[in-house]
Amino acid sequence: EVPTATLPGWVITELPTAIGDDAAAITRGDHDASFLSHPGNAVRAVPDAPLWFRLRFDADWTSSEPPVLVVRNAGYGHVTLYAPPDYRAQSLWLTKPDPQARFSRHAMAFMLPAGLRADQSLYLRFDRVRVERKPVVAVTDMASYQAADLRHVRVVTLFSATQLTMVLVGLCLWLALRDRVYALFVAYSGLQLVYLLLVSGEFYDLPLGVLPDLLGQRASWILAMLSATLSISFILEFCQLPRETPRSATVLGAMRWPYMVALFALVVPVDWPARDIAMPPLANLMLLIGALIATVVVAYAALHRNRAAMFFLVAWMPQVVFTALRVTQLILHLPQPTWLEYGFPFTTSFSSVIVVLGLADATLRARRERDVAKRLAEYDGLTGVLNRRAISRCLENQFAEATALKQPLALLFVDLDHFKAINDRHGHLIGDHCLKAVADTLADELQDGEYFGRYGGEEFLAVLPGATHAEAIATGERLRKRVEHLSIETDGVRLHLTASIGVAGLLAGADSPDKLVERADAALYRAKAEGRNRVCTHAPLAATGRA
Ligand SMILES: Nc1nc2c(ncn2[C@@H]2O[C@H](COP(=O)(O)OP(=O)(O)OP(=O)(O)O)[C@@H](O)[C@H]2O)c(=O)[nH]1
Repeated sequence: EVPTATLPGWVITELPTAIGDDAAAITRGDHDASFLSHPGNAVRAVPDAPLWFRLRFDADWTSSEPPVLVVRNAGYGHVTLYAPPDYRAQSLWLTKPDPQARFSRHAMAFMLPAGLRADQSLYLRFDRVRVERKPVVAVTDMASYQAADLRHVRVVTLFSATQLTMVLVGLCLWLALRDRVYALFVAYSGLQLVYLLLVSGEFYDLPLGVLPDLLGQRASWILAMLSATLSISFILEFCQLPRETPRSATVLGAMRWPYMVALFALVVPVDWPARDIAMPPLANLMLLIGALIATVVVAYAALHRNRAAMFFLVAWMPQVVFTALRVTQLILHLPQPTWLEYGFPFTTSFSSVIVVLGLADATLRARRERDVAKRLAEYDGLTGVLNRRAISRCLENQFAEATALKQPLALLFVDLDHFKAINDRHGHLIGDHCLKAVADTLADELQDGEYFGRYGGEEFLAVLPGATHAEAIATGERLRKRVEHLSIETDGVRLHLTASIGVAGLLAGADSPDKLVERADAALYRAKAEGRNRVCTHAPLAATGRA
């Protein structure tokens, strides 16, 4: 707030509109007698009718700091000051680019001459000042004004920078992940940022500052409607409402229509004075209703354990509360306290931070689900070793590499002996336990770079890249012995198993992974036929000694 406490008193008087608008005559003092006393320092404003005020101090200005005349809440109004000694017109707009700006856009501030005397008048002409805004005129000294202005700039910078950071984070996530939900976040939060800068006035001094000026006061309403429409699309997508709570999603989705109708009414290039008067309260009311519906819908989804909805609720609640307070203040034409003024940028940037956290949380969950799905797709649910598809793919890859590099490759086909008897005697659960124990043991016995998987039932494959015939047989023997010496204790029963193993290696000429499996299977058949609990190689291979 602009400090006024230590200043001399001053009197503001208003010129009846009937006197006219002749600036030269008024500032010469011709109509000084017609100025009527004015209660308080709030300016009565009528759209499109210029109003004249006269200001006088009740004592000379003695401070070495020059006085500053501050006009706040003039919105899109245009204020012109005529001050001594020359009564030259000095105009200020908050909502137009100002290349000579000396202060922030927090208020219109005019520097007055340092030695202003009590008998000198100041004249102020207000143009297009909106009634419900209640512009406030104050006088302060330069040092106090600059200190207050700097505080304001710090606050606006902090909130805008936070919002900008969140928009950039969203943009990076969108570029990396290409998910529509990030694009919607960037769109609505980016528009909120522009809106923040527009209502604080700072946007007008940015490179594109002339653009909103072309649309006048409609610019901020267009932004608000567009951002509200996109934020509903974002909520629907982020909380996955159409899937989780379809009926309330339809209700919330329908709220976008009135916003779009309002948007259309705002952008049609027709001069329609009623629109400028009707739009602020109407748009405020629509935004409030939309915010309340969104809150109810998201709260309902959160009650149904929708995690994204919980995040959004936390992000959204402070903003809804402040929007409600701000709209109430505007509708009741109350003055705006400082905490309410900064409540909007604070809750907006707070909301963006929480939503970005929610987006990160959703990304993390999606990654975990993908990892679980990948595990389920590649690993056998019972034994935890590679499943048939994964070990077959692994064999294909190793086969292609070995063929290309002309290196050996061996395959072991492992099958437990008389496993049916274990199941029949001890039951399927104990059978399962045995399968897991054997798979753990064999996978543990193999070395890095060797692959082990369950081919089906009680059959396993081991892929041994680079293994020669002798090495493959030695590995097969090791595996066979590990199974033979394995003592599985379950439910008080101690079980011993054996395994038969078939060994096959690459053959020169036309070969394939399937043929390799076939040969390993044939070798396994031999091992079974020759009495089980043994390692056999495929016949031609045994003869040539290759693997
Ligand atoms: N517990 C359990 N048993 C399984 C599973 N998959 C296959 N089996 C059983 O494994 C047994 C395989 O039996 P067979 O193919 O007749 O062979 P075997 O009894 O091991 O005899 P040989 O292989 O000739 O030594 C069947 O009883 C299947 O029900 C499984 O996931 N869990």
